[in-house]
Amino acid sequence: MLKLSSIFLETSITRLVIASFIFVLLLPIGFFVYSLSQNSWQQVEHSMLERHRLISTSLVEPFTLYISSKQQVVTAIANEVKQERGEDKATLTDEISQQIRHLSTQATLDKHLRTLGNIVALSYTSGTNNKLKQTVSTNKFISKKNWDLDYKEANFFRIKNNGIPSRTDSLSSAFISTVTGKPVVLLRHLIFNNNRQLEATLFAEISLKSIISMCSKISFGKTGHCTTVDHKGQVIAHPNPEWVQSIRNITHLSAVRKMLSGISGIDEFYSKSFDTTMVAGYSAIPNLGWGIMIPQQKSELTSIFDDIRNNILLWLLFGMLSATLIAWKLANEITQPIKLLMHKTSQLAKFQYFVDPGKMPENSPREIKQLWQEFSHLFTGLQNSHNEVKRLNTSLHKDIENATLELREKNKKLYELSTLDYLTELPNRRFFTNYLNKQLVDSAVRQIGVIFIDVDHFKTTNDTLGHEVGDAVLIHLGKLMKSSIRQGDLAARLGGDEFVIYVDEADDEALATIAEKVRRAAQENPLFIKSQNVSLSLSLGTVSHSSDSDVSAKEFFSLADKAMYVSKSKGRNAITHYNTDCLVEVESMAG
Ligand SMILES: Nc1nc2c(ncn2[C@@H]2O[C@H](COP(=O)(O)OP(=O)(O)OP(=O)(O)O)[C@@H](O)[C@H]2O)c(=O)[nH]1
Repeated sequence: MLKLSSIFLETSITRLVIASFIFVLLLPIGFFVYSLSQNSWQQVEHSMLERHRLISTSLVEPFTLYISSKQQVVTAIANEVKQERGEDKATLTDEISQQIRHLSTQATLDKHLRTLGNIVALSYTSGTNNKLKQTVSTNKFISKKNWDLDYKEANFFRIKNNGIPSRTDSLSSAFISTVTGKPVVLLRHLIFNNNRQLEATLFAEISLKSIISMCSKISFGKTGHCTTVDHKGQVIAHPNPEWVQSIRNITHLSAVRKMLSGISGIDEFYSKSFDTTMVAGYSAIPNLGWGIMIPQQKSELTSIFDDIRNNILLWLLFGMLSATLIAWKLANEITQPIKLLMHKTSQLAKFQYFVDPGKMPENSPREIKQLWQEFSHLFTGLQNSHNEVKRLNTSLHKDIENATLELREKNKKLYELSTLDYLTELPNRRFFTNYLNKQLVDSAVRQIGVIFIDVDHFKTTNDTLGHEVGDAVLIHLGKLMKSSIRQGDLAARLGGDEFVIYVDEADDEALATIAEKVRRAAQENPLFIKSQNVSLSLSLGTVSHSSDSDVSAKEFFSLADKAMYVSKSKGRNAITHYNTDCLVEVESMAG
């Protein structure tokens, strides 16, 4: 049970709904079919047989009436004959009068016979069976043998009226009439004299044609029919004319025996003639000793039940198919929007925020509509959040970009501040030292040089013209230096009034030329400031360096510095070259 429920729960909603539908449908129908198979067959069979019995019962009265009407007729004829003959008073010795009586009786009987359709012969006999006096009959074919067998010896049944046996009337078993050659029963009416002694008997051969006709009207299904038997269990009415004609005795059937005992009911028996089991409803006609049976082949009833059962199974199948179809449709109504939501959710999971939940599916269950609504809100919320995040991201990106730019600018500024001289905007000492060190390493196959420059008597300029003019002089000098050097060379301010120039790819001659160019530029370009010319004079020291000597920037500097001091000591406005080959060789270019 647990396993079953887990299978149900793990399966899809569609299967679950279909299974529920079939389960709900099958349970009551299963019960219905089960109880039908258990009880209904007996009930159906019983009610059907009850119907058979009722049909047989409905024939009891007409049959009884038929015979009682004949009784009345025969009684009336008997009374008429009795009156005509007046035998109480007459003497039988008078032959002529006997002859007259005979003729008169014959005429009366003939007269009545002509008017009575269902009485085929009338016979009158005076005296008792043991002591017959005179016999008159309309039956011209009757022989002594027939008379003895059918009239005298016949097995008579005393007709009853409300259960009380009649004193006068009896009914014989069926036999073949010599008049019609058809089955008849004999109604025997005893005629008593005033002393209540049997005086004569009136016999009437009653045709069974009407009984057969009434019985033949009962026909239903394929095998349902009516059978009527006399008090000896002989067939007097049956759909098979042979049975009637041969007056077949069927007392071997239990139902017939029960009827002859005055019992009515329903029964089942095996019929040799049909070679099948028959079921029958039967009714006794106690007043006549007869029985009416309505039999039918059991297989026919069973087939009715089988038809009902097949119909039920067919409807069950149809119901199951319909239920499956309806359940499938219903399940789709439920699952379709869920599947759609799942699809959209998976799109969301893949960060496809542009997904639109779309229009709510119509005819969906209320809960699904609510779910859809909540999902729509969720979608909208997520989309808004996503848009907000996107907007924030963009603005953050811009902020970061701006901050980075600002930082870069500041870094550049810082770098410049750390590497440039604030006044002349020439590279400062630190930058120049690093640069020179780098060039010294890279100059393995080149000759490079440095020019050390110091302004002459700058203190005096400061002191006499002011610090501001001194600054302007320094700026002016920086510009002159920049314009004097070649591309690839680098001028820098070391601090105070000291400057330096790195000369790339320089032999001693080129170095001297550049140094001279700078010295001359300063000399020939005084600074005009505050309505006066401020003349400039420089002391320079140069040094060159070839690849074979290993020297640091600091040492290289100090050599140029030394050369510059030589220029100072020589009276300033001069250039001194420090030659490594001949240690110190001072040379003044100034004239
Ligand atoms: N205006 C100005 N003066 C500075 C600056 N830095 C240093 N000085 C001054 O520059 C002067 C340098 O003088 P010195 O080089 O020692 O002497 P000098 O007068 O040039 O004499 P000699 O070099 O021997 O020719 C000092 O008086 C410093 O105060 C600066 O940035 N601006």
